[in-house]
Amino acid sequence: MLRSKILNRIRLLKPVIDRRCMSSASKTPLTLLEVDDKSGIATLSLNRPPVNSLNIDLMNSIIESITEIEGNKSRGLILTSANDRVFCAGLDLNELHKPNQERLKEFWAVFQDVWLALHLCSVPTAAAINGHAPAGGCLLATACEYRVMLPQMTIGLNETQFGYMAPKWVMLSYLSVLPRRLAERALTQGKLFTTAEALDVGLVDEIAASKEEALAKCSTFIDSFSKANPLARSLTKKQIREPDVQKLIADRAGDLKECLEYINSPLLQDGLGAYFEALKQKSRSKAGKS
Ligand SMILES: CC/C=C\C/C=C\CCC/C=C/CC(=O)SCCNC(=O)CCNC(=O)[C@H](O)C(C)(C)COP(=O)(O)OP(=O)(O)OC[C@H]1O[C@@H](n2cnc3c(N)ncnc32)[C@H](O)[C@@H]1OP(=O)(O)O
Repeated sequence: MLRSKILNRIRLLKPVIDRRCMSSASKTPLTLLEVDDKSGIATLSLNRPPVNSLNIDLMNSIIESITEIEGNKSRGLILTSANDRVFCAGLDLNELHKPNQERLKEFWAVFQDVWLALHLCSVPTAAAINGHAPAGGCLLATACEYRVMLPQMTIGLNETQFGYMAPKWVMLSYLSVLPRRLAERALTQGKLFTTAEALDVGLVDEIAASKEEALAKCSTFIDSFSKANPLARSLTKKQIREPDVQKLIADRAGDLKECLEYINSPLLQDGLGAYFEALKQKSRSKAGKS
C-alpha cells in the first residue's frame, strides 16, 4: 500500500516522457507528456516538426498519452504544441494524397480513434493553442472542453478550401461550440478565424499573451472542477457527448467506406495535389529556394 503510494508520488513528480511513438527521422518522441507534481495536471505537447501534421504515429502517440493520463490519476489534461508557431496543421496531407489503400484505411481508423479518445477523456481537457490550428488542428482543440489561444494565429475547419467536405462527425465538433447558422457558414466557406474572430464567435474561450499564460488559464479552468466529484463529472461529460459520439461509433465502417471513396476520387485527388504543391511552393519561396 505504502509502496504503491510512493510509486504514484514518484510518477507525479517525474515528468513522464512518452517514448513509444518516435519520429522515425530524428528518433525524438512525437508527444511529450509532463505531469505537474503540485497540481497533478498533465500537459501533452505535440512534437512532430515542422508543423505537427497528424500521421498515424502522432495520432497513436496522442491516444497512448491519453490512456496514460487516465491511468495515472492526473487531474486534467492540457493539449498544446512544442512548436511556437503551429499548434497542429491538421491531417498529414502525405497520408491523403495518392495514398496506399491499406495505410489509408488504418490512418482513417486511427483518426476516428483519436477524436473518440479526446472526446471521451474522463478528466477535464483544455487546449492551449499556441499556434495555427487549421482543419484537424481545430478538431483536436474543439474536442477539448476549453480553449485558450495566442494572438495572431488562425483556427478553423477549412476543408472546403482544398476541395474536401469535412466528415459528419468532424462537423459535430464545430456544432458543439458554434451556433448552427455560424457553423454552416464557416464550414461552407472553409473559414479560418483569426484569434480575435475566434474569441468573438466563441470558438475559443480566452486569449493569452504567451504560452505560459495560456497554460495558466487552462489550469485555472481545470481547477474550476475542484468541488465536483470526478466520477460524477466524467459521467456527466460522457452523457452530454454521447449523441455525437454514438453517431460515429454506430457507423465507423460506413464512415470509413464513404471517406475512402471520397478521398480516392480523381477530382479530389487533383484538388488536393494542387493545394499541397502550392503549400510546398510557399514554403520554398519563404526559404528563398525558388
Ligand atoms: C462523403 C464525404 C465524407 C467524408 C470526407 C472525407 C474526407 C475528408 C478529409 C478531409 C479532412 C481533412 C482534415 C485535415 O486536417 S487536412 C489538412 C489541412 N491542413 C491545412 O490546410 C494546413 C496547411 N498548412 C498551413 O496552412 C501552414 O503550413 C501552417 C499555417 C500550418 C504553418 O505555416 P508555416 O508558414 O509555419 O509553415 P509552412 O512553410 O507552410 O509549412 C512547413 C512545411 O510543412 C508542410 N506542411 C504544412 N502543412 C502540412 C500538412 N497538413 N500535411 C503535410 N505537410 C504539411 C509544408 O508543405 C512545408 O513542408 P516543405 O514544403 O517545406 O517540405
